[in-house]
Amino acid sequence: MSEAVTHSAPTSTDLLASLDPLLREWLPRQRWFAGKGRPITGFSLVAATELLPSTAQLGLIHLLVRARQPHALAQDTAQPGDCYQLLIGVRATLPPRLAPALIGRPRSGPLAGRTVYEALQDPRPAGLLLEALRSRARVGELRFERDMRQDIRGDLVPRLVTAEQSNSSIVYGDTFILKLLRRVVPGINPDLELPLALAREGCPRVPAPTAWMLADLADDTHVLGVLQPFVKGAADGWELALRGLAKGEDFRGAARELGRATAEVHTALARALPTVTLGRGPLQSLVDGMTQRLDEAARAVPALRPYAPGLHTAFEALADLAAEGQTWTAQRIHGDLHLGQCLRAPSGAWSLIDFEGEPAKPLAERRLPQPTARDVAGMLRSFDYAAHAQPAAPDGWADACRAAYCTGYAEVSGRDPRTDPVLLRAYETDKAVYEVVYEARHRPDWLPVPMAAVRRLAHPASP
Ligand SMILES: Nc1ncnc2c1ncn2[C@@H]1O[C@H](COP(=O)(O)OP(=O)(O)O)[C@@H](O)[C@H]1O
Ligand SMILES: O=P(O)(O)O[C@H]1O[C@H](CO)[C@@H](O[C@H]2O[C@H](CO)[C@@H](O)[C@H](O)[C@H]2O)[C@H](O)[C@H]1O
Repeated sequence: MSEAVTHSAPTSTDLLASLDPLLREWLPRQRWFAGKGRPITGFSLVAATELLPSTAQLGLIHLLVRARQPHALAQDTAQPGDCYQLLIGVRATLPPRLAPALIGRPRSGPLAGRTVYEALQDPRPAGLLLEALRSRARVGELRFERDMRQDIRGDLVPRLVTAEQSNSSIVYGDTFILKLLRRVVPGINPDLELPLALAREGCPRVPAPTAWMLADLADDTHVLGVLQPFVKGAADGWELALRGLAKGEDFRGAARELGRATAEVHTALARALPTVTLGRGPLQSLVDGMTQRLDEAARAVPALRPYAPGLHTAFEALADLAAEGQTWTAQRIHGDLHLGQCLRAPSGAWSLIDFEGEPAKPLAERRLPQPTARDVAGMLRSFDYAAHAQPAAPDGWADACRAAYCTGYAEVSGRDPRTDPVLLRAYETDKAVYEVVYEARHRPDWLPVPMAAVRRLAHPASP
């Protein structure tokens, strides 16, 4: 594979000009494209690296391109639009097996007359990425790094994961999984930072990064991908909960183990990275954020409006405690925890994955220490979702799982999340409000699920 890492990159605006009309059409159709519903008005090249010369029988170009869009998510107006990572294969013609990967045939520029396609679907370019990681290659601005204590075999067969994802993942011979981040941002991505910190702490609940891929650009280093051991035969917590419900199985044991696993991760993160005490000021900012999200959600989703006053009381109660002088500890957390982010190996051991946080939020915000109750609340919401998604769920199933999860959490951390009901209710409310907006936009049929929680949270039972 040495061919992969010997060609440096002619950064070429001609290259982008030749791809521009094809990408305008192809990019919005990708599941991971974050700017759906807004037209792409143009592209700018952030970096281009030729991993295999585009004139060869098989060419491979690594691209970081910024898609300009009106009202893009990026906060920095000096850099409007999101930056995407693309791996572009170049061939004379595509073999039939690669037909679904087609991007198109550029009419002009350096790629005129050739066929370009999504290279991750092609085993050879996918294999080449593994080899670059194995050999700690440097190509142009791309830097491939690895943990030398973990062995990476060179003969593993790649396959692209076809599940609906926010990013793209390749599994290598059921031994490793490489997650390539699609929307990339400058700075340290928690999806690499936190698993590395947990590995240093010896925490076995998160697969330890084996290798990672970076781009050293003028403004900062960008994390492009992370290779980690593949948990063989694993199923995620969402699948397992639904399967268990369909078969009438008791999920409390699994929920309790999951609570223990969450607490192990939190305890290790608190050891590995700084913790802070949140007093009145920071707590008020947190409450202000929750309040603002609720107000925006109520404007966007009319069904929420009658419950808004009741939901506000959840946030006001938290602000009142802070005003009375209560403080909370904040630390690095998962940031987007739900049953789908938990993998259970055939041995029964749980692993947590996907530490990226909520991708739509700015990186700096995602890396802030927060109360662990936020992750706990995310999981509690998920048990509620599972019970609503399965019509055969017996009464009390979600409550029993929620209780078992908190019990497991307390066994390991020494702190039962239920002993801080005001904080937990505020975070559950914040999450349910987020879910109302998410479901109204993406899955209107699911809106009744978070709405049931909204009704409960707006009128909590008296203690
Ligand atoms: N270490 C792993 N072992 C086995 N499967 C994994 C592993 N990491 C991720 N997966 C699978 O890949 C899917 C996507 O991973 P995730 O990190 O959640 O990506 P995304 O951010 O794109 O959603 C997961 O739902 C899971 O099924
Ligand atoms: O896939 P992401 O991690 O980006 O999360 C988004 O989609 C989730 C649904 O796929 C959504 O999660 C909600 O539905 C889940 C069941 O499908 C449930 O387990 C979660 O508890 C619930 O929040 C998530 O909110 C959204 O950000």
